[in-house]
Amino acid sequence: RRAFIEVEQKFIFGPGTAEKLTALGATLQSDHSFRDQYYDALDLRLTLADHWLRHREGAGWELKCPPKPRERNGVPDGISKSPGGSDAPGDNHPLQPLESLGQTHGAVQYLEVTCPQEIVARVCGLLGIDPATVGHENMAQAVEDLGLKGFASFVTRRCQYRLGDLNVDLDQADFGYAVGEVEALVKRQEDIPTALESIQKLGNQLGFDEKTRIPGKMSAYLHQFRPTHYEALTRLGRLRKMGDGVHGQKENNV
Ligand SMILES: Cc1ncc(C[n+]2csc(CCOP(=O)(O)OP(=O)(O)OP(=O)(O)O)c2C)c(N)n1
Ligand SMILES: [Mg+2]
Repeated sequence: RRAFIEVEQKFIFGPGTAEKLTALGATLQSDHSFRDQYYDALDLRLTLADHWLRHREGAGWELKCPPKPRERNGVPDGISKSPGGSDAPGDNHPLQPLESLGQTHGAVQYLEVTCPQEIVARVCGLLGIDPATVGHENMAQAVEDLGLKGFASFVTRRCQYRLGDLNVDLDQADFGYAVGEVEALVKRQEDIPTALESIQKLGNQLGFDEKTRIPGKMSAYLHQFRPTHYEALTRLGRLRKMGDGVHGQKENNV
């Protein structure tokens, strides 16, 4: 299937969230648990480039990529430096880097790629490897051939609700972190503003505002089990920091 753009906003949920959702007309789609395993090179090249390669029990392989080119040594891609090293005003084509969207919204966007050939091609691009030299029929084999190692593995119990075009996931991770997310999957960039609007509207109805910036499970997991990896990613802004004024909640009844 073609890559989707996932637009999502995370939030803290509590005992009343499920009732609020049902009262708004949301329907419970599923209540099940699954294990996610995430992979990276030993030098963390994928996650440092904000690319997240995952195998999900019951769903298979997926690569989450930033939909816009990321900055390279502090200069957003597409902005060429004049020979003098300073940016000549004429050749600036300012891109809308993802982060500036993050300033007005707590929502983030990622490209979700599930086609094995495209996953291998993108990962090889980051590793400087010719994709033609790597098979993609068997992703587990390709991951091994590329020298990628698992760096995170955890089980999520997810209650998934559907409300119009939005999914609402209420997640409880097996390492004691709970986080909700309102998510829209869109095919085209031009559908993003509408998705953001409906996420913001539902957020207000659920009692959080669009500037809410809650860390995801991965932030909590790495903070707890992989502090060096966590430090490297938060320093680059690839992951939200734990503990800057957010909850340290332990359990949530959904
Ligand atoms: C708010 C925020 N979240 C994640 C990241 C980095 N990141 C991007 S993808 C990614 C991998 C995990 O994505 P996430 O949506 O947190 O997990 P999950 O909800 O289980 O996946 P889903 O079921 O939605 O497919 C990360 C850490 C970030 N920079 N900012
Ligand atoms: Mg998510």
